Amino acid sequence: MGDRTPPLRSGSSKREDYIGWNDYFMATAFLAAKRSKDPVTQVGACIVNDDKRIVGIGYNGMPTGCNDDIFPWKKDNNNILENKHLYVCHAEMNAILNKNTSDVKNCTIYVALFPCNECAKFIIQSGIKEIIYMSDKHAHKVTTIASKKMLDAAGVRYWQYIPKSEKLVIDFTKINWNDMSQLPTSPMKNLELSDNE
Ligand SMILES: O=c1[nH]c(=O)n([C@H]2C[C@H](O)[C@@H](COP(=O)(O)O)O2)cc1CO
Ligand SMILES: [Zn+2]
Repeated sequence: MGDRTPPLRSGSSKREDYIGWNDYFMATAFLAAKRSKDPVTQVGACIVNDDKRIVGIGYNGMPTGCNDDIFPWKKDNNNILENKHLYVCHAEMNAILNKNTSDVKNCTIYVALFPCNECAKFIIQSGIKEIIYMSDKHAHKVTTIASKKMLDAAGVRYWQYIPKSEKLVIDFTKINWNDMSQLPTSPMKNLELSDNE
């Protein structure tokens, strides 16, 4: 019986170019990356639970209390102690530690870059079950190879995300446009009419 019931049709015409969930969460990770002070590589991560709720966001940065105007951002300094890699907290680690739920078990993490071996350990230990990443540009590095070795052993799924379009633009001024109200079929126009009736 249920199979023959025609799909419900609403009178409104829904906007069709809204972004999908994967674009939304990956874009959130990329937006977080914009907070990073790293002059070379900005990474963001966004953790999402089964209900499609964001439960953690992070980006790469110096640990709390370690002044990012004083700690080094260079990576080729002869003085080993003056290189950022010794200090920077990675985006994935920060996203996990920033969680706003008791745990992130069975969650999915959206990341700009494939997680390194240290982040893979955090991901595995926190119970995250899926990684959706944008770039695997360090695939040849031992840190990535070791990462995949651990993720495979632990049964954490990972796959590369191909976004629908290369760019997603946020225009803060758009909210002030009133094009919609000028369209004869726009919901705002309809609202005005029905208010007048
Ligand atoms: O998964 C990651 N997450 C993450 O936050 N990072 C950060 C650490 C550094 O601040 C920066 C990498 O620096 P660089 O590309 O200059 O080596 O990205 C790097 C990776 C990949 O190694
Ligand atoms: Zn890492």
